Amino acid sequence: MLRTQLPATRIVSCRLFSTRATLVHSRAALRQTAQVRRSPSLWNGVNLTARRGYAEPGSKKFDRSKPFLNIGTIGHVDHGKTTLTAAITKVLAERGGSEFMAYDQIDKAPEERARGITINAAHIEYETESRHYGHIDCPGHADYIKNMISGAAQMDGAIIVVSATDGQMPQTREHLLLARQVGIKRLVVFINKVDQISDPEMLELVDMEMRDLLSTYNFDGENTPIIMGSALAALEGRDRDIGADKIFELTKACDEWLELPLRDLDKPFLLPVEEIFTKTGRGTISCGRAERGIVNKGDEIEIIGYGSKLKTTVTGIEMFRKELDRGEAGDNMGILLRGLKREQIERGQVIAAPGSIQSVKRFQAQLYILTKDEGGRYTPFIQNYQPQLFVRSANVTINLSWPEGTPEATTRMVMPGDNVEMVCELVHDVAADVGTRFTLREGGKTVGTGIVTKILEVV
Ligand SMILES: Nc1nc2c(ncn2[C@@H]2O[C@H](COP(=O)(O)OP(=O)(O)OP(=O)(O)O)[C@@H](O)[C@H]2O)c(=O)[nH]1
Ligand SMILES: [Mg+2]
Repeated sequence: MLRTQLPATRIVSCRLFSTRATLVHSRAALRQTAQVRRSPSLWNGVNLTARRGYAEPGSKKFDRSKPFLNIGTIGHVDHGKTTLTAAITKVLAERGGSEFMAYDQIDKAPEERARGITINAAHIEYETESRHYGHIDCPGHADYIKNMISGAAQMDGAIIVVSATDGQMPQTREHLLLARQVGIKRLVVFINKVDQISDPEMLELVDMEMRDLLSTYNFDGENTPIIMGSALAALEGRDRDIGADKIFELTKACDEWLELPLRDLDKPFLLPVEEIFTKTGRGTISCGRAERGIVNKGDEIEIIGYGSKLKTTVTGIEMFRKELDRGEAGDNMGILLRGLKREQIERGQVIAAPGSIQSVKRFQAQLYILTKDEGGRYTPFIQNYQPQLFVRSANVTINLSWPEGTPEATTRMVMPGDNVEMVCELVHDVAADVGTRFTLREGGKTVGTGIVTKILEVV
C-alpha cells in the first residue's frame, strides 16, 4: 500500500537534496554524495530503481538468493542506535556485504508519508553470509512510536540498543512494550558504550536487568543474545575487540536468533471484499485484492463480518476476465461462491479460510493520535470519543474508552501526538486479529492509527 504512495524518484531526490546541503561544509560530505548517487534508492529493503525496470550505473541487483528480513534499531534516545546502524554498514562493507552509510547520511533520512503520518526513517540494506536485511533507523522517539504502530516499515525482528552508562531507561521499556504489541517475537540486545565502563560488574548488572526486563515483556529473557560492545569504536575503526568484532557477533546473533517471518502465501487465505457484481448466468462475484494465502477452486471458505458467518464453496476464480483454478496473495480477483445471493455479502466483509479469523465487536488497541501538523485533530478528546474505524475495506463507527482500572478514566484526556492503549467498541463486528492495523478518521481526515493488541469480545 505504502509503496504505491511513495514514488521512487522522491526518495532519490530527497537523499540527494539533503546531502547537497552538507556538501559545502566538508570534503567528507563530497565523498558521501558520490556514494549516495551511486547507491540505489531503497524502500522497505526493496531496490526501487530495479523495480522500475532499470538500474543506475554501478548499482547492484536486488539479490533474492538469501532470505530477506526487515529489522531495525530501537531503544532510548542517545543510546547509540544511529551510530550502531552506521557501524554495521561499515563493518559489513569490509566483507562486501554492504555499502557504508555514514552517520549523517542515516540521520538525514527523507521525510516519508505513511497513512497521513510523517515518519522520518532511514532504510538501509545489508547482507550477512546467510541473510539479506532491510534495516530501519528513526531519528527520534516519536518516529519510532509512529512507525511501530502504523507499520510504515514493518520490523520482523529488532536490535534493542542500551547504553551501558545509563542502563535501561523509559524509552527502552516503551519500545520493548511496543515491539511486543506489534508482534515482534524475538530481539537481540546490544549493550553499547562499553568503552566508557571500566567496572565489569556494572556490565553484568545491565545484562541481568535487561534479561529481567525482556521476561517482563514476554520475550525470552534467558536465551536472548546480549552483545556488549562499542558502536563508536567500530565506526571509528579502533579497539577491534569491543568494536568490529562485536558487530560481527551482533549480526551473527541476528542470523541465528531472529526468525524469518511466515511468507504471505503460507498464511491462511484472506480477501477483503471491495466490490460485488451480479453476472447473469454466473451468479454473484465478490472482488478484492487477496491479502494473504492461496485459494483454489473447490475450497471451503467463510464470509466474516457485519454479523455474517456464512460458509460456502468457491466455484470460480477470475482475474482480468479469465478463469483461473487458483488465486494467491497480491492478486486482484473475483470469486464466485456457491449459492450466494447479492444481499448475502457486502463491502467490508472478508472471505477467509474457515476458522482462520474471528469477527470482533470489542478489542483493546495501541493507538497513535496524529498531531495537527500531521493533519490530525487540533484538540484533545476524552472517553467515549466516536471516530470511524477503517480496517481493510470496512468502515465502522467505534467508541473509545479507557481500559478498566484506568485512574481518572472519565476526565482523562488524549492529546494529539499521544500514544495510548484504549478499548474500542464497534457498532458492527468486523474481521480482526491481534496485530491487525487500522486507521481512525473523523470528518474526512485521519486522526489516528492503531493496532489490535487484545480481543475482548467476538461474535
Ligand atoms: N563513548 C561512546 N559514545 C557513543 C557510542 N555509541 C554512540 N555514542 C555517542 O552517543 C551519542 C548518541 O548516539 P546516536 O547514535 O546518535 O544515538 P541514537 O540512539 O541514534 O539517538 P536518537 O536517534 O537521538 O534517539 C553520540 O554522541 C555518539 O557519538 C559508543 O560506543 N561509545
Ligand atoms: Mg538516532
